[in-house]
Amino acid sequence: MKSAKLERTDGTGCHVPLSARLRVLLPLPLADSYDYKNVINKPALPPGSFVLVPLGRRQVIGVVWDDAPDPDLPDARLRSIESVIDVPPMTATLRRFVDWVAAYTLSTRGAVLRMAMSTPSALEPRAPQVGWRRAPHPPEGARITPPRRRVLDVLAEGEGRAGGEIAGAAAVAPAILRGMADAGLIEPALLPRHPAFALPDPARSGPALGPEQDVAAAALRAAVQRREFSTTLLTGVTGSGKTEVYFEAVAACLAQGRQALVLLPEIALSTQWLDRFRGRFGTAPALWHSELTSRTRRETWRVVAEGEAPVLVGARSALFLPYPDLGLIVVDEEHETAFKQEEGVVYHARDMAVVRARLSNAACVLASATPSLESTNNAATGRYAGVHLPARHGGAALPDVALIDLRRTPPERGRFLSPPLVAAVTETLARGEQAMLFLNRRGYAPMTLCRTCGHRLRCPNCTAWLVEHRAQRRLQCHHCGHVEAPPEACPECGTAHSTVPIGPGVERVLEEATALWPEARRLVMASDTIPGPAAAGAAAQAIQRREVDLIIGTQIVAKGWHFPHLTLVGVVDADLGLAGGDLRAAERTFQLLHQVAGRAGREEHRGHVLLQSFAPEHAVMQALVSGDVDAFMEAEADDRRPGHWPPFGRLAALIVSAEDERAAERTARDLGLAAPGGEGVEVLGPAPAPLAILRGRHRRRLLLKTRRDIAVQPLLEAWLAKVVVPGNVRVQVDVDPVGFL
Ligand SMILES: Nc1ncnc2c1ncn2[C@@H]1O[C@H](COP(=O)(O)OP(=O)(O)OP(=O)(O)O)[C@@H](O)[C@H]1O
Ligand SMILES: [Zn+2]
Repeated sequence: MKSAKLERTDGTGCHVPLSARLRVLLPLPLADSYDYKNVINKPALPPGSFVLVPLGRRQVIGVVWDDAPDPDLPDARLRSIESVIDVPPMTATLRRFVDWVAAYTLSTRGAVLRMAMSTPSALEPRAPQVGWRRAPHPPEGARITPPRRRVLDVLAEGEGRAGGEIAGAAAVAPAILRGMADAGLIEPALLPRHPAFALPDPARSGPALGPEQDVAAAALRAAVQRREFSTTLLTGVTGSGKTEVYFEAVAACLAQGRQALVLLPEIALSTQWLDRFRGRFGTAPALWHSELTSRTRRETWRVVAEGEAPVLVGARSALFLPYPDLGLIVVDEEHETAFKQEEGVVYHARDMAVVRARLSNAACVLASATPSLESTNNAATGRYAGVHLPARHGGAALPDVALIDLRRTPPERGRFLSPPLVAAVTETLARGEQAMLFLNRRGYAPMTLCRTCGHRLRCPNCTAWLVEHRAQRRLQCHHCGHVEAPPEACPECGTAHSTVPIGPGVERVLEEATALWPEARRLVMASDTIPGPAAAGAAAQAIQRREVDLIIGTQIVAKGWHFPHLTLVGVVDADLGLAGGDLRAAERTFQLLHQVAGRAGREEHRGHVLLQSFAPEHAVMQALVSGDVDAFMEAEADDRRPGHWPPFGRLAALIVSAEDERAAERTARDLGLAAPGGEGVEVLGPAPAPLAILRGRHRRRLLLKTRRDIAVQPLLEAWLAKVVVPGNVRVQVDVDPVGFL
């Protein structure tokens, strides 16, 4: 900047008029946009245009941003735009969204822009498709053989068609087409690009809604039809038909010609959801998640940008796609922590969905049987509208939930299923119904111990035990992915064959189940056994067709599934989520177990749920038995209100990490010394993170806690500006943290 000013007083001045200068934001971790000279297009390119610009010795695609050009920058420093990319410009709504997310999460705008340009190849020119059509003025006297006749008949419509397609339809060899072109009977034609996604039909009739569903659907439809921003919390007991109800909002949005976005926490496993969508709208929606092939990503991005994806279903990153006119955003299972992105730009997709809806004048619907306390509170205070479905669809009863006190009826030594649970599974299987055993832990055993010296096998890179995966004969760290073979001898004391597994994972429950019910057909559902859509679809089908008797699963079985013949759910360790000091431990445990309980008895037979617990008197266990979501959430609110914990106050975490422990320690201490204070502002820490070492980096945490009426961003900015962070230390900002590891 200084040199720019100097040059100017030297008389170098600005010759490129401001009107020919543009600010371009680049998808790189930079907060600012850069000035470029527009020598290509006059008048000026509109903001949002994608442009190729030089940066150092590279070329980068960026987006013309709305920032004002710098009048003091001398011409000599100004470089020219190389070219303009032929895609629809980024809408003002998406540009404001990028700005907003960056400001809220304290990320650079460039890093957020990168999420909105996550598919660079979508910006490359598409090869045009060429086919054939009838020549408008065929030469007189050209020879028309029978094959040629068939080709001309196929092309009678006048529209061009692809060569392969014509040859197939007319049953001719491709050489015939070339001959006909030489004879002037047909000519090359640019083919219209087929829209990748057919228009779902909003007028197709869905299932007849029950009276309560009808009222709820009418409220959501009206919200969409207003064409203005609103947020509605759609709650309802498990199996009440929330999906069918919000499909009506999707239909209303389609009828308006706007796009609808549905965010699902586990899109790759949501095969049943997709079947229902197809049933309702007659066609599949566009999908967006990390497992798409790069070709599909590229096509989908383009098709969305061109406004030809009427409904998109995706994971959180789908919020950053270039919809021209979004009319509805649904966040299903809004309480799920999977909506929080913890790496890079740290953001909560549920909260940002509300922001994107506001910027788009769109309706936002948050759906859950167990809504987060944040959303519950927003509905209670009138910031969100509330719609509730009180009963299961088709008159199905809610399951009855009972506790098994493990202190009174413990499992046999070395076993994990107590006698009452074993008896209940046996009876269920004898009736020909399906049962599910739920344990939110992958692998065989969460810890391995040496019987001789007491040594426990740890990850070399993390503060974490190694988890045994016996089926694959290996030990694995669930934090960094480190894998090693199970040792023959204890690495500490050298005693051979001395290590023993401690505690159960789903594989160990499977082992026990195999011994107890050898004739039952068993299926394990965990992220490593059900890795993607194909496996999930196959599993769901096998269960629906009653080819499975006993399902053993981790949290992936808790979400959204509808298994008509499942009548018993047994929770192997209901206390699992309550350990640790997370402020939301009770809320999360309640949500997860209520959801998994809700898989039982969704059709004609009543469902039963048994929870094995060492603390049956705990408020969470009692709430699960009573099934009273509202009372539980009120008690949670009463716990958090006095201390100004979220949602009655604000939190932001700083996570300091470095390979060198002393460097992390020093920066954490400096941050602690520079911590903001004053009325309604408090800083906790620095303290070693519970995951004190992760991927070889030492970690310290600080937590800023403020009253709700105090914004954390200005405090964080001023705070971070006071501390010099060395290059080998990283400070990650997490506004509204949901994890505290
Ligand atoms: N009006 C209706 N007509 C026919 N079937 C319906 C109707 N409403 C819901 N269903 C069916 O009832 C089952 C439960 O509905 P849905 O999965 O939408 O409930 P949900 O409230 O989302 O449940 P959960 O919160 O447990 O996931 C589904 O199989 C759905 O197709
Ligand atoms: Zn590790």
